Amino acid sequence: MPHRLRQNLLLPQPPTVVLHDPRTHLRHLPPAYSAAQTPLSKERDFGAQVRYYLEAPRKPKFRPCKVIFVGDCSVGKTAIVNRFCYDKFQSNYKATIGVDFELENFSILGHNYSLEMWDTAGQERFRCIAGAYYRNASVIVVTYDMSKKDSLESAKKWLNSALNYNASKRPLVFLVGTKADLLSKEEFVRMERLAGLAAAELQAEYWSVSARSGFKVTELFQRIAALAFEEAVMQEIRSIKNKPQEQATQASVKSQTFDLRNFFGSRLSQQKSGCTC
Ligand SMILES: Nc1nc2c(ncn2[C@@H]2O[C@H](COP(=O)(O)OP(=O)(O)OP(=O)(O)O)[C@@H](O)[C@H]2O)c(=O)[nH]1
Repeated sequence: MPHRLRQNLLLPQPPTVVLHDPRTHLRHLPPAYSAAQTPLSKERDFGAQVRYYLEAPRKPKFRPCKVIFVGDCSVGKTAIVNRFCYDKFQSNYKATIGVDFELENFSILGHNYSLEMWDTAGQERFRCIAGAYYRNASVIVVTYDMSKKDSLESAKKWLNSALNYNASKRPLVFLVGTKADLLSKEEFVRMERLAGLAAAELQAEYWSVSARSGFKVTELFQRIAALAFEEAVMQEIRSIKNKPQEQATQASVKSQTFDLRNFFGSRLSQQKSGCTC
C-alpha cells in the first residue's frame, strides 16, 4: 500500500483542461455581415493598439456594455436574445411588458467583458416605460421583421427615439432583419437590398438573421461584443493619453495659487512689520 501511494505521488498531475465556450470566447474580431457595406470596422482583426494595450501586465476592468433592442412589436427582439442566451426558440408570441434583461459574459482576448441586453417592448402602450431604459446605451440594435416591410419603415423612428436618450455619445448602431426563414430566396435578396439602403441612411451595420433556425445569430452577438469591447479599450487608451496633460494643467493651477498665497503672505507680513515700527 505505501508503495502504491508513493507511485501515485510520483505520477505527473493531469493537466487542467479549461473548456471555453466558443460562442463567447473570442480571440479575433468577427467579420461584419457585409464587409463592403458596414460603416463600422472593416478590419479582419482587433487593432495593434488594442492588442498592445491588453498585453501589458495590468488587468483593466471593463464596465458591462449596455445593448438595447428596439423595434416594432412582434418583430422578434426577444426571440434573437433567447436564441443566443439559451439556444431556444418559442413559436408562441408573448409580448414583452416594459423591458426584459439578460446578461451574457464573454472572454475577449483573455479579458472578461459582459453584455447587458435590454430587450424593450415594441407595443405602443409600453413606450413611456421602455424609453427610460434607453439611456447610456453603448449599442443600439434596431430590429425589423424581414417579412413585414412596414417594420423596416419604422426603423428610423425607433433609432431616432433611442438616439434622443443618448445625445452625448453616439452608440454603435446595428440594423437587424429577423425571420429570414420565412422568405423565399428572391424575397430575401429583394429585402436585403432595401434594408442595405436603409442601413446606409441610418449609419448602421446590417445583419439578416433567423431566431428559428439560428442563422447568423451567434455571429451577430459576437460582432456586437467584439466591437463594443474594442471601443471600450480605445476609450481607456484615449483617457490615459489625456491624463498627463490634465495633470499638468492642474499642477500649474496649483502652483499659481501657491504663488498668490506667498505674494499675499509677504504683503501681510510687510504690513504687520510696518505696524510694529
Ligand atoms: N418564423 C420565425 N418566427 C419568429 C422568428 N423570430 C421570432 N418569431 C416569432 O415572432 C413572434 C414575435 O417574436 P418576439 O420575439 O416575441 O417579438 P418581440 O419583438 O420581442 O415583440 P414585443 O415583445 O411585442 O416587442 C413570436 O411568435 C416568435 O415565435 C424567426 O426568426 N422566425
